[in-house]
Formats: sequence, C-alpha cells, structure tokens
Amino acid sequence: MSNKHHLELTQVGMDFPTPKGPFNALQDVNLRINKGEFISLIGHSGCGKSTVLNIVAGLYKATKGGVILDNQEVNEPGPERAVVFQNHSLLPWLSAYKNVELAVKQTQNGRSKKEMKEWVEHNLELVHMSHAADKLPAEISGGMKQRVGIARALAMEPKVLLMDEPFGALDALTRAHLQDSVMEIHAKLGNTVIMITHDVDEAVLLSDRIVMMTNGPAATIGEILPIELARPRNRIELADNPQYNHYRHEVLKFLYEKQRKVESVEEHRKKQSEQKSGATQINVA
Ligand SMILES: Nc1ncnc2c1ncn2[C@@H]1O[C@H](COP(=O)(O)OP(=O)(O)OP(=O)(O)O)[C@@H](O)[C@H]1O
Repeated sequence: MSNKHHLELTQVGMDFPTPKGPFNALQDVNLRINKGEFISLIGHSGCGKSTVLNIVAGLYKATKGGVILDNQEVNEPGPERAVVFQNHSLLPWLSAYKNVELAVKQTQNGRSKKEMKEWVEHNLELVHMSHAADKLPAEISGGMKQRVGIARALAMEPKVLLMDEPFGALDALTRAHLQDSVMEIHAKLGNTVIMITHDVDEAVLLSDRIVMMTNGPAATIGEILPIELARPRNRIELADNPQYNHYRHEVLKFLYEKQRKVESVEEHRKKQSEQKSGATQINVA
C-alpha cells in the first residue's frame, strides 16, 4: 500500500442531525498532508473548521468519506492524535507536572519511574514551564496554562498535533510568545500540525500551507496557499517582507472578497443555537 501521504482526508462530508432534519456542514473535503507539515485551517466563523478537526481527532465520525493516518483509518480518538483546545482543559486539582504526567500514563509508554520524571520535565522545559511545574492551574496565567496544555499534548508523542484556536483567548503579547514557542518546538520535533486560527498573521507566520474554507452549509476547501518563507521565521523581519505581505493579502482577499460573509453575527448565533438544541457545545469566537 502506498505510504506517500501521511494523513489523508478523502471526500469527507458531515451531516449533523437537527430538529429540522440533517444539516450538511461539510462536503467533499479532500486534503493530503505530508509528515511534519504545519497546516492552518482558516475560514469564517461557523464554516466547519472545528468539525474537520474533530473528525481527524476521531471525536466525530464523518457521515461520508474518511480519514487515513499512516495507512490506518481513523475511527476513534487516540494518543497519536493529541488535541489542544482554546481553553487548556487542565485538571484543576493537579499541578502542571501532574497534568502532563497523567497524559503520559494514559499512553502505552513503558517508562520507568525515573524515565517518566525526566520525560515530563523535558516536555515542561520545551514550553518553558519548568519553573512552575508544581503550580496548580488556578495559580498560573492563561498563557502559562496553554503552555502546559501544549506540553501535555507533546508528551504523548503524537504523530499529529491538532490545535483548535490554541491562542484565541490570549492577549497579543502572550500570543506572540506562544507562537514563537510553537515554531521552535515544531522545528525541533517535526510533528505534523493542524491548527485552526482566525488570525491571518498567525496563519502566515506558522504555516507551510494555509487551507482556506468556504462558508457553509456544505463547506469545503476553497483554496490552499503554500507559504514558501524560509525557516526559522522572525516576525519582525517578516513585517517588511513583500512575500509575507503578498501571502497576507491573498488570505484577506479570500476571506473578505471571495467568501465575504453576508450573515450577521446575530443571525449566525441564532442559527447555531437552533441547529444544536441540546447537541454538543462548541466554542464560538
Ligand atoms: N453538534 C452539532 N449539531 C448541529 N450542528 C452543528 C454541530 N456542531 C457544529 N454544527 C454546525 O456545523 C457548522 C460548522 O461548525 P464548526 O463548529 O465546525 O464551525 P467553525 O468553523 O469551527 O466555527 P468557529 O470558527 O465559530 O469555531 C456550523 O453551522 C455549526 O452550527
């Protein structure tokens, strides 16, 4: 069997059951991702980005098509696909160290006590959180909690790191620091990453390719923009780089000309609450 592509989404479609009948959120989503690629998903609120991510995570089952990771069909959540959500989701009664340790214990890691300690410490070090290893989530800032969430995901040694607006709730400066850390970690570990973002600069700075989604219903991939900027990337140098600005412009053009959102935020929220009525809650920006 061919192993050319590491992660493949083929003809993925998703219908959600609603009181008014099935709602076709996604249609014909096709994407081939290579090992080590950093992919951003961008598109207007409600287009289906989280649905795509949740299908890759194995949290949702596509109603059409499917996902293959290293020649194996994805049918359920697994430690080889770790997820980082916008709201860290750390266990509040466990220290940063214990939160990471618990995640590692859930994988079949076969580490001795000493190796486990070294591994947890190593992952906290990667996200620059060694100094706060013994703090509870309530004792650290939002940015620090997000760092621990990333350490926890990385410590599981996932083949694919899935991030749903990981920096969405952070102030601009903290966000910039975390983006730099994620770029550093990606350069070091070479994980495959899929990240949802609403931030055009973040998408251009971090990605190898930006996947731009059309508005729903029946949302799909509208365009894919390869970002051919040399790494390591420096945000200050890139601010004056014409190629960087060209990429930014392409994404903005897609979002605000080609896929201009006609629906107001109010209409979107109303529609969402009607559709869900008791279904799983998702984050709305
Ligand atoms: N469990 C569900 N039941 C019914 N409809 C749903 C469900 N989950 C999502 N939807 C609908 O599917 C569409 C895509 O939702 P999704 O959350 O994937 O969008 P998104 O692009 O991630 O949005 P945002 O950027 O606001 O987080 C929306 O119209 C949403 O209302």
